[in-house]
Amino acid sequence: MSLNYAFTFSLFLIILVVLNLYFFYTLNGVNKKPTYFNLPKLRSHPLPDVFTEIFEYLNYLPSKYKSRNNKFNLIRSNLISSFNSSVSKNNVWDITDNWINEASLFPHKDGLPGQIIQALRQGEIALVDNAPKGTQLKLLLLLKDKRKIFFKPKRYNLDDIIHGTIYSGFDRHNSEVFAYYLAMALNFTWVAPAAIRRIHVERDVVPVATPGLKRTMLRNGSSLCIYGKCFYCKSNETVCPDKKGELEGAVILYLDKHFRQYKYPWKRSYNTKVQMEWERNNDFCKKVILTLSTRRLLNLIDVSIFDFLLQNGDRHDYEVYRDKVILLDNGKGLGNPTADELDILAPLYQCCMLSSSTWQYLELLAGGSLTDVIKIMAAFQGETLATEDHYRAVERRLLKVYATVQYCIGKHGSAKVIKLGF
Ligand SMILES: Nc1ncnc2c1ncn2[C@@H]1O[C@H](COP(=O)(O)OP(=O)(O)OP(=O)(O)O)[C@@H](O)[C@H]1O
Ligand SMILES: [Mn+2]
Repeated sequence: MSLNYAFTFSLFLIILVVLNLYFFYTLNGVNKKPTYFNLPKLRSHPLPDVFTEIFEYLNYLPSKYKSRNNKFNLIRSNLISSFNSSVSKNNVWDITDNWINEASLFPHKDGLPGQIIQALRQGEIALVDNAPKGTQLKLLLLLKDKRKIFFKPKRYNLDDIIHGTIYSGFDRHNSEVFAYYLAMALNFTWVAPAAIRRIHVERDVVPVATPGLKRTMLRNGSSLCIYGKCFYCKSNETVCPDKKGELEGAVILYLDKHFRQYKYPWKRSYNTKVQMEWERNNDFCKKVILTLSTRRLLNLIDVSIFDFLLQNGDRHDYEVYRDKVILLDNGKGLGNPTADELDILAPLYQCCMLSSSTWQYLELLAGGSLTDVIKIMAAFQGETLATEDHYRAVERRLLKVYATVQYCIGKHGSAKVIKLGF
């Protein structure tokens, strides 16, 4: 009996050892995963259910959102004629200065946008200084006619892809300019005109540079480079002129008016380990609604659509002038044409409301009309603002905006989602 017991016990021990060995073997195997076993990189947070639902709507999107709408033709020709002006009238800045209009922050019709762009690109520079506002390197140009302009220098080529978080990298100068045209095409007229401009460092900058700017310039071989003055400015992160001695950048009309700044409720934490409340709580909008007027909230939802199309995930503060949000600081868009970070649309899918005028307008832009008109408007300046991949990405994202609105309508009904009178 005791022999039998000893035998059973040793068998049990052997099985235990074998099991242990097997366990450790499989544990090791996890680390020795063969390289061909290529799992997609996991997101730091699981995909929210709302994304899955929106993708369902995307799969069954009505065909009208994939074809052009003839009603857009008139808007299209008005936009084209607004930008098709090769001459700049002398008084364009007078008109701009005295512009008081409920429909737009700056003149946006009758060829005036084209003339403003010409004046931004060609106006003679009287003074160049650092613009220490904000975290990114930018210059302040003062034109001979006293016009103030922000200059955000080119840091990347159009086909460079920014990896990392949605807010990674330097500002993209082309994103600022693309954003202006995108806003015009969307009829979001509370935006500052922006254009591509090349300035010759030795000829246009040095003779009129302030002493402060000169102190933030470094000679690198035969080039005179600038590192500027800003929160993130470092002397080893200069911008240098190209072979022609020119610096390319975005020139953005400076709004020399008093405006108020607010925190964007859906701002990010800028720390991948810290989640903001809006990222955890899909009912976040119920809280926001208590603090903002419907008009302001609808305005911010428009901004989120604009940001999503551009993939600007860096909206942290927003400026308000005459009670409307100004689309300023759009340089963090167009970083990666394969990315569609849907959470930029959180204001839309968490609040599930949209102004009826925005919705009507968005529906007109379907089927390629949006990027088609942006390309035409930009072509008047002979500038390419983005690669074809980026243009295609904007169209793909527009379908996702339609799907998100359909998701909201499916959940709450059109009457609750589409806000009439706004
Ligand atoms: N066109 C403009 N006219 C007047 N003020 C402007 C204009 N553009 C930006 N500003 C002001 O300057 C501030 C800094 O500009 P901007 O946000 O573009 O720079 P940034 O370096 O990207 O800053 P941040 O890192 O904070 O985003 C803005 O918050 C705004 O108050
Ligand atoms: Mn910024």
